[in-house]
Amino acid sequence: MSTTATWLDLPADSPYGVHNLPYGVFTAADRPGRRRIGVRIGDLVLDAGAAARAVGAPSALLDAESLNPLMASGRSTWRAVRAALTSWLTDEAHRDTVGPCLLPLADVRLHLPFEVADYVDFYASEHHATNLGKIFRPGQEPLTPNWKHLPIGYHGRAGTVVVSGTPVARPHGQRKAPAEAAPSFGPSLRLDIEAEVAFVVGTPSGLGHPVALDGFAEHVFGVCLLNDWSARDLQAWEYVPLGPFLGKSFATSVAPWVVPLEALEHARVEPPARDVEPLPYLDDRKAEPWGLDLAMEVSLNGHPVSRPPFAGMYWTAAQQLAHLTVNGANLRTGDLYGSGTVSGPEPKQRGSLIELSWNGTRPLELPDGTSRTFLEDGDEVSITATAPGPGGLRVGFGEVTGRITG
Ligand SMILES: O=C(O)/C=C/C(=O)CC(=O)CC(=O)O
Ligand SMILES: [Ca+2]
Ligand SMILES: [Mg+2]
Repeated sequence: MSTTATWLDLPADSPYGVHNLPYGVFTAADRPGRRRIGVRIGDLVLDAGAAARAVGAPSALLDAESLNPLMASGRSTWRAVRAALTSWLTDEAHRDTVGPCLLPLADVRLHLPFEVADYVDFYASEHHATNLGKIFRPGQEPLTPNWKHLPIGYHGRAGTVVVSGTPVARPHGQRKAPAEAAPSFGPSLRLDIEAEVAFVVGTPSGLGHPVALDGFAEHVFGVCLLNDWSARDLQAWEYVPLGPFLGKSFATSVAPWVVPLEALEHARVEPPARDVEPLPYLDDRKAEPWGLDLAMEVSLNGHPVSRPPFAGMYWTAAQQLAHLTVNGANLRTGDLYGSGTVSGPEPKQRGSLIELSWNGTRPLELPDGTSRTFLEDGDEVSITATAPGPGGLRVGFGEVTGRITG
């Protein structure tokens, strides 16, 4: 089967062709109270449950109000459902039955596509970790001694994960600059972003049963973009010794589209060379490579400010999952884990404003004549990405946006 042939009138180079088929959840005016599973194709959304019923296929997993039942169904079902969707959108015989199940993307409202179980955030870019080490811990070795031995992470707040487009209220909290005698309370004055890629767990695992490196594709359903909003002034005062807490837990935004892992076969690359030999449970030198070549772009008020390259991340998502479960912690459907801020080696590849403005000392000049160190009320941040697909096509990830309200 050709990877591009569809009876739909799509641009040949669409990043949302049948090679992608990301999943989301939407409502539309005809049934505003009913959330439905949607599959993006070009600038249309396929009402997947309606399409299944129209062709007489089993529809229970696609008729749900979130992706969780489909995500829980396991890899062989994910493959079968994806194959069915592909045939509905490519086989001319389905045009008349499936065609009426397509809605313009502009006419639907997109929602958080799955119920988030646990949320974990890692710290896997060596460039980001080195930059933050220099900024937060001047005079010390930027990378902590454990950094190249284990993927560092922290447990975040699942209940404040919101879908793209949700306004982000500036958090209030305690902050104390080193030169100040006592903490003060008020709105964060150093509100920041973190451009990340996130992994969505489908298949659960049992308590006491670690998931090895080669279990990654059995358990991870798909990938979405994530912005880990961060209040740097709250964070700097609170984080010793237990790590990020209120400085990051007020909101984490995710894109409305979950790209199936199966759509990313052409994006897989060898991870960068590691200079420290990992312990066996993290040693992926003989395993299937799970580096992913996503090209990300961060825009502030419509102006591109950074292009972080995901392929250079030191720790892969497979290593992160192995580490997350090596102590026997089980996985639940809907577990979400962020890669950590994606920063490349070049200044214009940094995934946070604290790096781009070097802790506020070098303001970014925007083409609209304004400049920024950290976010101002009314600012809108958007993160997009594409990855290599089959036949020179790109796989699109949609976007994760958010506007700061005071
Ligand atoms: O180095 C620190 O103390 C803090 C680092 C971060 O804030 C980054 C974080 O949340 C993990 C990441 O996104 O890479
Ligand atoms: Ca983060
Ligand atoms: Mg966050």
